[in-house]
Amino acid sequence: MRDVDRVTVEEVGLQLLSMMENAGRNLAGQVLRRNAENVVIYAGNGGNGGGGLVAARHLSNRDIDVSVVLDRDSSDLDGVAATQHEVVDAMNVAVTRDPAELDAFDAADVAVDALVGYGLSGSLRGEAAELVPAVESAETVVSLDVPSGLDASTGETPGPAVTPDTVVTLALPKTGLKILDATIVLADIAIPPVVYQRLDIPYRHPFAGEYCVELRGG
Ligand SMILES: NC(=O)C1=CN([C@@H]2O[C@H](COP(=O)(O)OP(=O)(O)OC[C@H]3O[C@@H](n4cnc5c(N)ncnc54)[C@H](O)[C@@H]3O)[C@@H](O)[C@H]2O)[C@@H](O)CC1
Ligand SMILES: [K+]
Repeated sequence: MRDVDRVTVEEVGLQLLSMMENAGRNLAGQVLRRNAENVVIYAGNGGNGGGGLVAARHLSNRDIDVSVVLDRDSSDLDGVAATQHEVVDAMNVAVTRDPAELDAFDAADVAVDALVGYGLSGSLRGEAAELVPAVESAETVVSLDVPSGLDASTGETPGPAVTPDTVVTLALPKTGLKILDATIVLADIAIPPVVYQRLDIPYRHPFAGEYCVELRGG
């Protein structure tokens, strides 16, 4: 997946922010399907957190009561996560580090887990690890790409990890998801077939007339 992302950006010229927009919009679409009224997005400082923040924007645009919990101070975000945070902040979406501060916390019917994706290194640590119980306290937990704390390749959880009801995984299903009981939804982030050809990955798109397809029920 890292190679797919690299070839898409460096050789084909599709920007990371475009793929992230597709990721976050598809994620928001999956949340909207659950008729959620009150959503808390847990976001970290990488591509995964950036996708979560895009979803926060789309949900807020649809009048969903959405709040964001970050695993660090917003001034410590950088790159794409900082860019996406700037937008939701300008929209007056509530952003905090402490879920207990949120009026909406107890009422959250969906928690979106966008703390860490395939960039996990070692055991989930620090504030991201401490937020796992808060994420899991929501009625429904939707993880972006892979559950935070789970190794995307092996499925191993060397430390704390989120146990989601649904995973919205991007472009290709990650091998580590095989061990989960969760519903797995594959979302199209608009990677062109030429990328898979260049990497010798046999690929035929599975999306038919949709942008998301359920690969496996929970
Ligand atoms: N790279 C791409 O082209 C795209 C990536 N996307 C998303 O971005 C993710 C990959 O992005 P990144 O490579 O930035 O990585 P991630 O966002 O998966 O992870 C990096 C973040 O996790 C933290 N982290 C890593 N190990 C940790 C640990 N053990 N404990 C606590 N925090 C830890 C890092 O400090 C950093 O904040 C994918 O899973 C996917 O969700 C999508 O947004 C769209 C396109
Ligand atoms: K995640």
